[in-house]
Amino acid sequence: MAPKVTKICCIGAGYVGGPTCAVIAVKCPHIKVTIVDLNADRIAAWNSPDFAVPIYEPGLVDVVRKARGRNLFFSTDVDGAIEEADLIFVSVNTPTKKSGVGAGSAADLNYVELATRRIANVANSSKIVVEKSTVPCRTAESMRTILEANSKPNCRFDILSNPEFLAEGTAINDLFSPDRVLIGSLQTPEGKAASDALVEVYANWVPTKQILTVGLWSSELSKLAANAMLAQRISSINALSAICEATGANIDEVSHAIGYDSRVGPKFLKASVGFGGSCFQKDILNLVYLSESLHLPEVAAYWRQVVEMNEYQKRRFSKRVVDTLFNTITGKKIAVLGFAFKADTGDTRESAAITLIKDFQSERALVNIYDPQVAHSQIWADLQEASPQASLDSIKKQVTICGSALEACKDAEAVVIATEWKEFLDIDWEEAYKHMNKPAFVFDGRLLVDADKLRKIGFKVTTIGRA
Ligand SMILES: NC(=O)c1ccc[n+]([C@@H]2O[C@H](COP(=O)([O-])OP(=O)(O)OC[C@H]3O[C@@H](n4cnc5c(N)ncnc54)[C@H](O)[C@@H]3O)[C@@H](O)[C@H]2O)c1
Ligand SMILES: O=c1ccn([C@@H]2O[C@H](COP(=O)(O)OP(=O)(O)O[C@H]3O[C@H](CO)[C@@H](O)[C@H](O)[C@H]3O)[C@@H](O)[C@H]2O)c(=O)[nH]1
Repeated sequence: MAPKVTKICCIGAGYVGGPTCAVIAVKCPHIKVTIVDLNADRIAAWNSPDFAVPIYEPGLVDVVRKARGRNLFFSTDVDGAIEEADLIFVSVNTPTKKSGVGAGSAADLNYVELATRRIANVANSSKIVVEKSTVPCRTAESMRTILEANSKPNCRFDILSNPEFLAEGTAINDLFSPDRVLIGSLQTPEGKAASDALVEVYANWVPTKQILTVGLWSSELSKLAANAMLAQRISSINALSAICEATGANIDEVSHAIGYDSRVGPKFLKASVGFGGSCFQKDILNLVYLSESLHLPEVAAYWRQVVEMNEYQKRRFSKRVVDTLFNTITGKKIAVLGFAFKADTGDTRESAAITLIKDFQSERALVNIYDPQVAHSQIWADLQEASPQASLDSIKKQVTICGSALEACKDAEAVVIATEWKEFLDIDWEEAYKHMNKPAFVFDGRLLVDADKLRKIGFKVTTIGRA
């Protein structure tokens, strides 16, 4: 029989742990959910009296408001929450390794291992441990070995894989109405009983036909594969955008025509300045590393090309800006609109804007940045990380963060749209044009603005995927 889940602990109060477990708390008022993190500032923000939660995500505050203090708690008491829980989500970060074996492609599993060891050391009763983080195939086996080697007598641990598919910016809707929930378990009676217990939690709001139960390794691999295939679509359409620019075909028309085939479908075919975010590149590189470790070099090369095409797309875009501005942007002011990796998030991890700005800096341009959500401190931290050899003072001589799009455009030679924020559609472009140096250029990296309308004002407009 499936054990009954009454208390959940989530280790990691980040972009995934926070929203995912807040939604579980709202949908399962009979379950006590405690989200813990070692980062005291993050927990303080989740607990702030005015609901100034640490991540920007539409609809998230309403969810937290409904359940916080009722059956949803945020705490730094990791041990206490582990001890009382019957099910524990491990939702910690799994970034790409920066040094050592597999540097640059393998996942850094240090945080997962530390969380697993903590569970083993603290637990005095049996637990279901759920991998929520995105991990390489067969990580559950390492977790089981660690747990079993360190557990107290009479404690058994069942490990499940339950990868998360939410996308930032639409996380709450994705969690309320997921396309599917994936649960992987060992195909033993105990493994299946643990899986049933988690199915019962999700069944409080997700139709059971959308809850897929599979083997552990399939579940772990499906998460990497899903991201790789989504990113592959973007790299494919971006590769085609280069052909469009050289031939006079229009990438929007091409995507529309391709996506009309029901076998292909219309989503994720929007050409852009390149995909960003904390997941796509990391998870594909993880798949590349896995393929190499399995002595499958052709498979590894196939997936690596998706990331290489993305790098090419970003480089190509920066070069087009320089080429169009008469082969030099030295001393010229460029307004970069958008710094987040996509609209409706304040997350900047792997944002294409960072690469573009670094390229503009190395051409000795002056850069004005405006983003409606990203904290200024985050922008400075990202630019500093992108150019570790430069001091923050020297970066600040070249870069200014502005309070509005119009302010960023003032005295600029060119506007670069790096993120598809809706508010950029409502910019008073006549006003922007008035205060820019002439000729005034717009580079639309997101196929966002009406190029013809801007041309009528006087702008010279360059759009991804158009000649
Ligand atoms: N961001 C997304 O949209 C998304 C979507 C699906 C899956 N994922 C995956 O989910 C995982 C988490 O991603 P994220 O974006 O939420 O990361 P994040 O960096 O926002 O959050 C992770 C949190 O875990 C905390 N942490 C690390 N080790 C800990 C420990 N031992 N004890 C307690 N807390 C600890 C960190 O302090 C941090 O706050 C990653 O594996 C990621 O690939 C992310
Ligand atoms: O047609 C498209 C769609 C997206 N993008 C870009 O691709 C990146 C990623 O976008 P998106 O997938 O919407 O956001 P993420 O939050 O990174 O979500 C992805 O990564 C998550 C973490 O693993 C998964 O859970 C999600 O299912 C998966 O969509 C962003 O830079 C987008 O601007 C495009 O350029 N063109």
